Amino acid sequence: MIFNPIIGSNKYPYMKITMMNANAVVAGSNDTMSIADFQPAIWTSSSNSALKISLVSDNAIQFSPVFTYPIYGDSEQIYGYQDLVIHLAFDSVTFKPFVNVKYSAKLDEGRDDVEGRLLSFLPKDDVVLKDEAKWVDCFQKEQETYKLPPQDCLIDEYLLDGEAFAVYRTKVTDPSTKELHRRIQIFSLLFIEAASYIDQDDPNWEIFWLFSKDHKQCIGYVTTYKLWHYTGSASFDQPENIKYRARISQFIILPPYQGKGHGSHLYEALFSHWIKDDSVTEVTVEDPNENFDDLRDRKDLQRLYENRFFNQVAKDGEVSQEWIESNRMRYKIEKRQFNRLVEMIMMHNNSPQFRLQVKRRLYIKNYDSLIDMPESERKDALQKSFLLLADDYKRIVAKCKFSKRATESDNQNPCAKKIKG
Ligand SMILES: CC(=O)SCCNC(=O)CCNC(=O)[C@H](O)C(C)(C)COP(=O)(O)OP(=O)(O)OC[C@H]1O[C@@H](n2cnc3c(N)ncnc32)[C@H](O)[C@@H]1OP(=O)(O)O
Repeated sequence: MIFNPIIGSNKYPYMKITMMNANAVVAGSNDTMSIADFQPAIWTSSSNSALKISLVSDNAIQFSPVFTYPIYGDSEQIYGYQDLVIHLAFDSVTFKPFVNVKYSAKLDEGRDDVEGRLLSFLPKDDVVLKDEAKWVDCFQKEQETYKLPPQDCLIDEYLLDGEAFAVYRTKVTDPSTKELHRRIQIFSLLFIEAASYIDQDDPNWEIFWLFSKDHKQCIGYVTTYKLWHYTGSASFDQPENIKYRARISQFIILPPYQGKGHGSHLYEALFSHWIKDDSVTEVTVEDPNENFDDLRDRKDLQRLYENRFFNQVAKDGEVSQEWIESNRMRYKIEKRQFNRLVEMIMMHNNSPQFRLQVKRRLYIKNYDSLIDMPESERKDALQKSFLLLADDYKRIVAKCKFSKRATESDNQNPCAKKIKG
C-alpha cells in the first residue's frame, strides 16, 4: 500500500517562537526573525486549504473540503501556524480515522487548537493520532471481520463499469452501521452547506448506504427522516394507517466517486423504495443545493417520461392545479417540484400554454411583492423571471436522455409498474 501522499516527512524542524520587541529568535535555530515575521497574515492559514482529506485503499486519493466553518469558525481561518497541513485520512472500507497535524512553526500563545477542534467532530477514542503504522495495523485488523449490512437491509443493486454496487437501508440506531456512521458523518459537514450531525439515538432517522459489493467500500450515503403526515381523521384513528413524508436530509457521494452516475442511481433507489412503501405519501428534500437540484430534476423527469406521463400533460389549454395535485400524489413528488416538472414537460412538448402556465405560478408565488407595482413594471418583472426560468429548464431538459422507449422501461422500472398511466 502507498501512503506517502498523506503523511510524507516533515521537512521542517519543530520550532518554538518567542516574541520579542523588534527582533525575535526562533528557538532551536540560529535564525533571527524580522518584525515582518510577526504580521498576523503570516500566521494565518485557510482551513479549507490546510485540511487534506484522504481515502486510502490500494492507493491514497487526496481531496480538499468545501466547508470547514462548522469546525474552524465562520472565517474558515486558523491562526498561529506556518505551513499548516492537517491530514485527515480514512481507510476506504472501515473509515477508521487518522489525524496528523503538521506545520513549520507555531506561536507559543494565542494559536487555535487545530487538532482539538477536529477531534471534537470525530468519534471519541477512535482516532489514531500521528502513528501511521498503528493506524494501518488497526484498520487491516478491522477489515478482516468487516461486513456489509445484513441482506434484509438490501434495497437495490446495480452494475457500473462492470463493478457491482448495492444500496442498503438501516436505522441510524442499527448496530451494523452505527460505528461507520459515527466515523463518516464528518463528510456531511465538510461537503454539505449548513449540515449538522443527526441524533444517533432517534430511530426515525434512516440511512441509505451505497457500497461497492466487491470492495466493501462506502461510496456515499443519504440521511433521511420520516415526518408524520396528517391526512385526515380517518387515518389518524387507525395507527396502522399512519402516513409519512420521507425527507432527504443529507445526500452525499464521496468525492472520488462523484460524476460517474452513482448519485443518480442512489436517488432512484431511494425513490423506488418509497414509491413501493404505502405509508410514504411524498418525498421532500431539505435545503437542496444546485447540484442536487439538477440531479433531482433530471431523474424525476426521466421517471415521468418512463411512466408515459409526458403524453398525459395537456398540450393545449391550462393545466389545472386540481389535475396537477391528483397526479403529483401518485408520483409522491412534492408540490413545487411537481409544478416545475409539469412546466418543463410543457416546454419540451412545445405547448403554447407554457408561458402562461409559468407566469401564473410566478404571479401567485410573488403576489405580495408584485401587487403594488404599476402594471407595466409588473409585466416586465414577470417576463424577466419567465425568461430566466425558461433558460434553466432548457439547460436541464437538454441533459436528459429521453431516448429509452417507455414500453421497454415498463419492465425495468418498479415505479412504472406501481403507477398506472
Ligand atoms: C439535500 C442535500 O443534501 S443537498 C447537498 C447535495 N450533496 C452535495 O453537494 C455533496 C457533494 N456532492 C455530491 O455528493 C455529489 O456530487 C452529488 C450528490 C451532488 C451528485 O452525485 P454524483 O454521483 O456526482 O451525480 P451523478 O454522477 O449521478 O451526476 C452528476 C454529473 O455527472 C454526470 N455523469 C453521470 N454519469 C457519468 C459518467 N459515467 N461519466 C461521466 N459523467 C457522468 C452527470 O451527467 C452529471 O452531469 P452534470 O455535472 O452536468 O450535472
